[in-house]
Amino acid sequence: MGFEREAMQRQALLTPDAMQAADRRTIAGGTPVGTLVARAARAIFRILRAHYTRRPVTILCGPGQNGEDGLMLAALLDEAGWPVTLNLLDAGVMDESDTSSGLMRLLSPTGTFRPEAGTLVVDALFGAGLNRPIEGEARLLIEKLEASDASVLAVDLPSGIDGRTGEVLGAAAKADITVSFHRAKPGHFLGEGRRLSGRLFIADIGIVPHHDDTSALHNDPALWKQSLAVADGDTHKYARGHVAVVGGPGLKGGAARLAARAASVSGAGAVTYLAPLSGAEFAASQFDAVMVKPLTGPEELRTLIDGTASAIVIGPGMGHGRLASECLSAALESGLPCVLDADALTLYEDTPHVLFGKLHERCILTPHEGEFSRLFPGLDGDRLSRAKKASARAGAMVLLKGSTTAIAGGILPVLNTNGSAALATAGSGDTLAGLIGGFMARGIAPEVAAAAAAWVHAEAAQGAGPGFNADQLAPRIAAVLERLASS
Ligand SMILES: NC(=O)C1=CN([C@@H]2O[C@H](COP(=O)(O)OP(=O)(O)OC[C@H]3O[C@@H](n4cnc5c(N)ncnc54)[C@H](OP(=O)(O)O)[C@@H]3O)[C@@H](O)[C@H]2O)[C@@H](O)CC1
Ligand SMILES: [K+]
Repeated sequence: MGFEREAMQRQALLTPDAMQAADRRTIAGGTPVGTLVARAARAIFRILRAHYTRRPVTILCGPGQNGEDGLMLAALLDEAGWPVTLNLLDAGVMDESDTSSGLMRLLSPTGTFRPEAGTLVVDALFGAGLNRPIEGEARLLIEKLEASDASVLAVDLPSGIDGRTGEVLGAAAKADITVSFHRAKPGHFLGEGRRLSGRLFIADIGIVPHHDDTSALHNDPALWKQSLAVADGDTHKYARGHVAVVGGPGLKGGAARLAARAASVSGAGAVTYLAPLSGAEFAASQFDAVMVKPLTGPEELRTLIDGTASAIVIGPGMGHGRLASECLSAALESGLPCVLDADALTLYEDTPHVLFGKLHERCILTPHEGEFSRLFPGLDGDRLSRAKKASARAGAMVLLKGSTTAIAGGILPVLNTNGSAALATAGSGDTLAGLIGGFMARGIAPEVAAAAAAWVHAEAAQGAGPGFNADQLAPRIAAVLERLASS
């Protein structure tokens, strides 16, 4: 089972170009552009009033339709008795109806813009139509805004953020709230865009959806919750999936044990931890629910593969020796779903093409930034496009970890955005690898397993206090899965 179809439409991320195509399609379908602008302004008005008490509002309007949203909002706020000041970058944005509606009296020269604490500034300078770095007068306004203590509400995107990549073009001011339309844009979650967008609201303004528009999916349980349901009734442990976790020698075993613990709470029926004797003996003293087998060569792993293993997690704490590379080859030759993390990614960092030659479509590589840049040198751009290029190069799925995690190689790339600083802790990535392996062992498709695990893993760290560490993740993952199952 793949992602849930209807949810895919709702969770679509649209680049500004795709958004403009959707806009044109909707207009061609009979909705006048003025109606869309009016709906957009009413949506902003509603969200603005829900979050701010009446206070002075300055609206910065740019030369395009983003500015028109701002003008229309000015009229609504003015009518509702809010004190509004309008700063226009280009007076040409006003047409006859604006001048006759009395908006003229709200105008103030841009040179007088002095954002103050306790006031609200609406940033409607540029949105989807931004096509070059911001300079001159517009940049001055944004820099003043960025340096101020005023509250900021951005229309569509903080002006200066590239909606496709999240990159800052010239300058951009941090918004407390961003109101965008129809669907979120990748730039709301990538690069600086995530921090600068603040709290994101997406308003429905009656744009006609079309699957061709989707460039990526915004991860959400709606996409895969059904796939996580555990079958009721007659079953036995191996039918529910059996994860083989390949660990390393004695003192390095912690990472793989964390992976095994995560696999064991994933809903899979069984987990076997394989490690050289020193690591296996210690692991046996640590585990109750996880089976432990000593590893003297790749044969023990092959026996498990020929037996009941249904997925393999390999790399955390594994080391770089001959045994490690033989086990990695055995794992990949098996054709079983396979998660490669940590040492499995660095074993071949000098000859990545050798590794890529062994991978298949049920392999998921889970690098952090450092591992990624060593395994995929020379890839630049935003996180999403780098993950896509890496996946194409490797011929496998790539999950690039970070506060926004990008997953590429499935039917559509996925951005996971519920990550927090709590996850930046030793052992967190090993836990994620184990959870993905557990889901794949259950027969869940790789792209679904990767997306579900990224979300569940990040959700398990929500609300974590300063004493949080990766040892606490597995029980918290179990609790998240229980909540999902009963919701
Ligand atoms: N899509 C929808 O369904 C709906 C969209 N809606 C709204 O429309 C917005 C998109 O409108 P848009 O296409 O007019 O683009 P927008 O962001 O206003 O900017 C274009 C203008 O800026 C200029 N310009 C660009 N870069 C510049 C720079 N660096 N420095 C200086 N100038 C620069 C560019 O000039 P040019 O390149 O032609 O010289 C052009 O004049 C979208 O964000 C949303 O708010 C809603 O109304 C609801 C329905
Ligand atoms: K804007």
